Amino acid sequence: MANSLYDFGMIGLGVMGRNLLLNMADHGFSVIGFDKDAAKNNALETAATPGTTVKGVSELSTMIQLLERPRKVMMLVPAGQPVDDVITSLLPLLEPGDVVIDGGNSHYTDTLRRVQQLREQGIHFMGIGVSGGEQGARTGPSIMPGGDEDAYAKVKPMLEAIAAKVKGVPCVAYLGKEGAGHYVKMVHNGIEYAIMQLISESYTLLKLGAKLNNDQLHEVFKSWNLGSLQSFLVEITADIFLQNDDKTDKRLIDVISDKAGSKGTGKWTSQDAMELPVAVPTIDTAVAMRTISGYKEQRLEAAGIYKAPENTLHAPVDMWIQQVHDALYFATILSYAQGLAMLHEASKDLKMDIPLPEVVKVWRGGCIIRSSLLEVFTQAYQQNADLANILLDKGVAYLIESVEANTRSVVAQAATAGVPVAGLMSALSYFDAFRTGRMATNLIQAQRDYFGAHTYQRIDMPGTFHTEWQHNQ
Ligand SMILES: NC(=O)C1=CN([C@@H]2O[C@H](COP(=O)(O)OP(=O)(O)OC[C@H]3O[C@@H](n4cnc5c(N)ncnc54)[C@H](OP(=O)(O)O)[C@@H]3O)[C@@H](O)[C@H]2O)C=CC1
Ligand SMILES: O=C(CO)[C@H](O)[C@H](O)COP(=O)(O)O
Repeated sequence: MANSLYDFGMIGLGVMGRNLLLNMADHGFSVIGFDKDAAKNNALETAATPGTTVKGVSELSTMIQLLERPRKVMMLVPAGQPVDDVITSLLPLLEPGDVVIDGGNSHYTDTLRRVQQLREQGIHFMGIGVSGGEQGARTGPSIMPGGDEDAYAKVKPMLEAIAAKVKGVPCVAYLGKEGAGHYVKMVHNGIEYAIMQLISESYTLLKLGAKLNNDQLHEVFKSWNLGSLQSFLVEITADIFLQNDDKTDKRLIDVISDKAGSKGTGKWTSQDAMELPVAVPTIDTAVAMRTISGYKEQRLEAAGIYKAPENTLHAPVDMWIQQVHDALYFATILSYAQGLAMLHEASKDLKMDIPLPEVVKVWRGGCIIRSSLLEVFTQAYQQNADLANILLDKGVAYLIESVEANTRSVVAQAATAGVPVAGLMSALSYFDAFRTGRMATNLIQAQRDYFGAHTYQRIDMPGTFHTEWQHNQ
């Protein structure tokens, strides 16, 4: 490779950058990576498949000089200031027509700003969401590109080669203008938060209601993964229960602290949903539950003050497992429904032209929220590409109706027994509000007009009305 130029460059050779670059090399592309840390450059070259062309360098200018023109460079560095720092270092080294990709979890508004900034210099900037974690990056992630369509054409062959494949179709497609790729990835992560919360609630319900040990929990989740709940998150959950702790004779799950971390993409989804506005209460709840998990000391103090209700979860084991299965299935569909409805609204409101039929296809493989349900949603969007909410699809309605009664039963029993299942409850409440033709919000309108002359509309005639309410009679 002494006199040849490389097809693709990567900045940041951490978990994602290293593995994505090795994936590209395995598909016949010659690749070069830059990291300030020489050890990471060596690790990249050592991990390369024999016969592939992979180089690591410690100088950014060296990497840029060694790239085929127009240059195609991706960065996989932490979101925020590091992305701007990389852009500042890159700009003097690039030429008009070069393509710069941010493959990290950046906020889409930052991506919009960077698209403008680089456009002024004739450089294409693309925000591309990548999902699948370490393993996915190495063997086939789900890829969510947005931005300049001409720039996408330049990297499309490479992205299609490295993406996960479902029925031979690559899990990558052009997902809309400017910040659309990062917007779709943000909502993907919001749905990820919701489903993870729901699975953790199901775990509690199985432990308390059926007294399952870790081996039994493994068996239940393993069998669920063979049926309608088939998904990456259910699959890894089954594995987790079998992992032994290497420091004690316990299972690892039983010694992990219940304080849950987060890097912010779930919170962004909730914040942006409020801005639109679109209701995503199960995602909001999942974010809130991670926050409450951090109140460890207060929770321990409160546990000493408030007596827990008696554990009244005593259904026959097989029946309880089926009921919890159905509740998880119901609420998982509701989580996708909320996230997809948000994308539908954002696509119009933010003028990003996000093609929802393509989004659900891209999520079928490689990503953290991949599941057999994505096939159902793909069919729903084949019927109606502009579906505002997948709950309005007849096929989805049939699935919901089949598990609705068991969901109500589980939520009611959990409430009586004092088991925290806010994710399941929020999904059921969203559903009940969504399927209600006349909500009680007429009273809210009356109150607003009473105290603030905010006006209201009537059901029997057009127009806007205000009433001089008879105060405190
Ligand atoms: N891990 C995951 O499962 C997923 C992560 N992502 C996203 O991908 C991005 C990268 O994540 P990940 O690979 O896990 O992170 P890592 O921390 O493993 O790697 C980040 C890399 O960026 C480098 N870096 C940091 N700051 C700079 C800078 N200013 N200039 C140049 N290089 C810099 C680091 O180099 P050094 O350490 O030498 O400073 C490191 O090599 C993030 O946005 C993350 O949210 C997306 C999907 C999944
Ligand atoms: O993007 C991802 C997967 O698609 C990351 O794994 C995800 O961001 C993890 O988020 P958090 O640390 O907030 O749980």
